[in-house]
Amino acid sequence: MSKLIYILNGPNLNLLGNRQPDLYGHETLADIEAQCQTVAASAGLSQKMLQSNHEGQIVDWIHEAREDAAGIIINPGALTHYSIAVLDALNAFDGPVIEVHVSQVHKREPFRHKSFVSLRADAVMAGFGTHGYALAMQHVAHLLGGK
Ligand SMILES: O=C1C[C@@](O)(C(=O)O)C[C@@H](O)[C@@H]1O
Repeated sequence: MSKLIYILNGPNLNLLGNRQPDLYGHETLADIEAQCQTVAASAGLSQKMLQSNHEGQIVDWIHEAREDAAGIIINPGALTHYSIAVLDALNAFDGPVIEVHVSQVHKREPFRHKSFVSLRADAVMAGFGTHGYALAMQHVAHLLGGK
């Protein structure tokens, strides 16, 4: 059976494609899911794309990932900058974790420069636009020793 990768998205990322397109572009989560699917399939991986506006739901999905996922790609949205609960959940997950931000957070407000999730992430993508997710999938495949 192919290894499963969770692609988790936090608050407001359901609005990708409509929300502040100057910062976040015009592509939707469905577009991103399709791009990641192409990369995952060519690496022999499968994926599960999820989005929630609720911190507890993200924590629950990370717990689920402990049971059935080999890796996690996560854009925690604003939770990045304050959620110790998300960090703690990721610390309880054993596989590779890649943190993704569509925008270049380090060029933005100072409160976006701090990431709790980065304390756990094996790699961080920021400023690659929505393409960052597919690049993250490529890197997960590499870390898992795929094609
Ligand atoms: O919601 C988001 C999106 C974001 O994670 C990004 O993808 O660039 C950056 C965060 O600071 C912000 O709160």
